[in-house]
Amino acid sequence: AEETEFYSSTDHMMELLVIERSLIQSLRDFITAQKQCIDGFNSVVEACENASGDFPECLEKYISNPFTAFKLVRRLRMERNMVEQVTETCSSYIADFLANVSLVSQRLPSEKDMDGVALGLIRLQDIYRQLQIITVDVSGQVNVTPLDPDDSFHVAMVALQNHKFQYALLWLQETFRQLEDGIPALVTRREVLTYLGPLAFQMGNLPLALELTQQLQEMDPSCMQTKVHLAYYRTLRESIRCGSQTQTPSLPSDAPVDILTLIKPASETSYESLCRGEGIKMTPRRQRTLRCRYSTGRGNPRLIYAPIKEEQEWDHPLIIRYHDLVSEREIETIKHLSRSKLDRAKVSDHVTGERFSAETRVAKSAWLADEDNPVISRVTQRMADLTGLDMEAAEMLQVANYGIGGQYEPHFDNKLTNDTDYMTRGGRIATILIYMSDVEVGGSTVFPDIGAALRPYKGSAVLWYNLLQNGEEDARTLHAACPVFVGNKWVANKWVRAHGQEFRRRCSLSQMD
Ligand SMILES: O=C(O)CCC(=O)C(=O)O
Ligand SMILES: [Fe+2]
Repeated sequence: AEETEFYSSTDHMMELLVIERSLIQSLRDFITAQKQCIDGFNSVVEACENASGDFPECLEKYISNPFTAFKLVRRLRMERNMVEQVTETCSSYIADFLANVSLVSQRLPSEKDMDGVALGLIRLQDIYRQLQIITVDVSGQVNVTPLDPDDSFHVAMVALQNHKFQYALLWLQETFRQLEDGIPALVTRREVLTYLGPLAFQMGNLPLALELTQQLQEMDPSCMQTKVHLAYYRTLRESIRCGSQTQTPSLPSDAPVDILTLIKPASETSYESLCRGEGIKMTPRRQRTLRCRYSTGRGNPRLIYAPIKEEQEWDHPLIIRYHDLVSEREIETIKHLSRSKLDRAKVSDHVTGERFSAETRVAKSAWLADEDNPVISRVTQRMADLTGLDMEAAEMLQVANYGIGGQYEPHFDNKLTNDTDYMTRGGRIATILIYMSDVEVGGSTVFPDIGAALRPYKGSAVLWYNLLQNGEEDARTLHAACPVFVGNKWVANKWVRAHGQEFRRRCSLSQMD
C-alpha cells in the first residue's frame, strides 16, 4: 500500500496523535507478550532443574541401571516437549505483536513528511516574515511555540538542501544562539559552526565567517579544513584592507546583520506581498462603488424565502461573494464525504499536460459528485439558481484541504486547450470557490495582477469569470492560495464549463456588470 503523506493536509495531520497513541499501545502489548514468554521459559527452566537432581558421580554406573536409563529418557523426552511447546507458542505470539508494532510504525511520518513540514515553515517565514507563532489563549496567557536547537538545526539542513541559503543561515544562527544559552540538544556547537562559518562567507558576511571559524578552530585546533578556511578568509580580509577602496563596500560591515532584511528583497512577487495584506489595489473611492444586495437569483422560487447576501468584492474583473451560501451542517457533510478520498492535489505540466505533485500546490483534494449525497446536489442547485449558470457541463465539486504552509502558487483555472475534455465541454468559464473554514492567519486567495486579496470566510463563496466574453482567457484572473500560517483551510471549487452558458452569462449578472 502507498504510504500516507501527512504534511499536505492538516486534516490528515490530526491522525498523527491517534497513531502515536496506538504505537504506544502496540509497543506495550508487545512487551507484555514478551514478558509472558519469559515467564513460560522460566517455568520450563525451573521444571528441568527440579527434575534433573544432582549430577551423578559415575556416569557409566548411572546408565548401567536400565530403570534409571528409562527414567532419564522419559524425563528428557518430557523436557523436549515442554521446550518445543513454549518456543512454538512464543514465537508465533511474539511475531504477531511484533508485526503489529511494525504495522503501526509504518503509519508514522516519512522523511518526505519531515522535509515537507520544514519546507512549509521556510515558506511561511518567506512570505509572512515571521518566525514565531504567538497565540493568546482564553485566560489571556501568551504562548509561543519555539523550536529547540535540534528542531532548528533540522530546518536549517532542509533549507540548505533546497538552496535556501538565507534561511539556512538564519536557522543555524538560531540553533547556535540557543546552544550558547545552554539549551540541551543533541547537535553540538561544533557541528553548527561547521556549517555556519562557510555559509556566512557564502552570504557575503566575511567578518562573521571569520569570527565563527576562529571559534571553530579553538574547539578543534587540529582540523585541517578549518585551518584552510581561516587562512583563506584572513587573506581575503587583508587584501580588502590593502586593496582599492571600491572593493570594501561590497562586504557588509561588522555590525550584526538583521537577516530578515536580507531575505528576498528583489525577487519578491506581488503574490507574496498580497498574502501579507500589502499592496491591495482598492481605494476607498472605488470601494464605494461596489454594491451589496440580497439576491433571489431573479426571483427564483427556491430562493424567494431564503435570499442570499451578494457582495461585490471587486469591480474589474467582477468578483462576487455570496455570504452563507452553505450551512455549517452542509460543510460538515462535505468534509465528511471527502475525508476518505483526500489525496495529494496534483498540478499539470504546461506543455505535456502530465500531472505531478509539487511544492507549488501543497494540499489534498477529493472529487464529489452530485449523486454522492443530496447535500452536494443541493449546493450545486443553489449555485445554479443564484448565478443563472448551467451546471450540466460543470465539473464535480473539488474539495481541498491545505497542509502545513499549504498553498497554491499563482495559476489560471482554465483548462489546457489541447485537452479533449476542453473540446467537448469548453473551458472553465467560471470558478465558484466555496470557503469551508475560516483561517486564523494567512490562506487568502490573491490575484497578483489586479492586487486583490479575498479572505476565507466560512460558508461564503466567491465567483469570477476566467474567460472573457470572446472566450479568451482573462489574464487578470491569475490567482493563488496563500500559505496557511495558522489554522485549517478547507475549500471547494466548482468549475463551470463554457458549454451551455451561451445565453446565460450575459444576463445573469447584468445588474452588477
Ligand atoms: O484555496 C484557494 O484560495 C484557491 C484555490 C484555487 O485557486 C484552486 O484550487 O484552483
Ligand atoms: Fe484556482
